[in-house]
Amino acid sequence: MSTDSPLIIALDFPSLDAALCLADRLDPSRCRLKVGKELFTRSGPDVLEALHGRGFEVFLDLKFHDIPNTVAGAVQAAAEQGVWMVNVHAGGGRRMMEAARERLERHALATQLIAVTVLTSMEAADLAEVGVSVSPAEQVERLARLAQDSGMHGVVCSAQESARLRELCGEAFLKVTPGIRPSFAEAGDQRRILSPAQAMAAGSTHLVVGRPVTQAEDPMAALAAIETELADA
Ligand SMILES: O=c1ccn([C@@H]2O[C@H](COP(=O)(O)O)[C@@H](O)[C@H]2O)c(=O)[nH]1
Repeated sequence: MSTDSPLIIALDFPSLDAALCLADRLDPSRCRLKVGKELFTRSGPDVLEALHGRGFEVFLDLKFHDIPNTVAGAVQAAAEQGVWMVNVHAGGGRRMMEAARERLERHALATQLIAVTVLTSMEAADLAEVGVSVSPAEQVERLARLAQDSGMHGVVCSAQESARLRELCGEAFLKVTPGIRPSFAEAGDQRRILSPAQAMAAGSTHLVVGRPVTQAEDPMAALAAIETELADA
């Protein structure tokens, strides 16, 4: 089932059972689901089959980063399992991203392919330690331009950068933004955060929300509160 909702709920759980327990309380007309490294490493492709069987569109967030041939093969494998979206690290460079996009096109696979710019858990000091001396915003711009030139459908960035990327890359270029924190949630390890309403106003096309929903005492009430915030904005 396809949905108009911008919400993507991150199923960061240590077992397939725990992930499906939450998925069974969610409605595929109200959100998409994200499967990341922890859950996929535990459950493998079974989780994709289970979520697709329940009618959800799935973002497989494995952030591939390797030589072009390896990443192209991994992206093809993900797309052939029917995922709605998959991602690579923009830091893997132009040839890697182009190889991934070309592989999807060669096999007529319609999966959305996006590139991670700068992780939302990183701030300027973290970038400096890995040898990047510009601000997160500048590095995101650089990588988003490269990702667009390399044929990506969009990027993962923080919502703090969405407005600038809307100007730079256009409305249609996807801005998938984790680091979403409603007023009732803690930042945790995230650094570049915005609320759901602020993120949409800034031009995010999709909002990735994990712990504020999955770790809430009442996950359904937390999701409903986010939907109300978006509807009222
Ligand atoms: O830059 C990035 C890229 C990916 N993520 C992922 O999004 C969710 C966010 O979860 P929260 O619990 O809402 O913080 C998580 O799966 C990350 O792996 C990200 O946060 N930042």
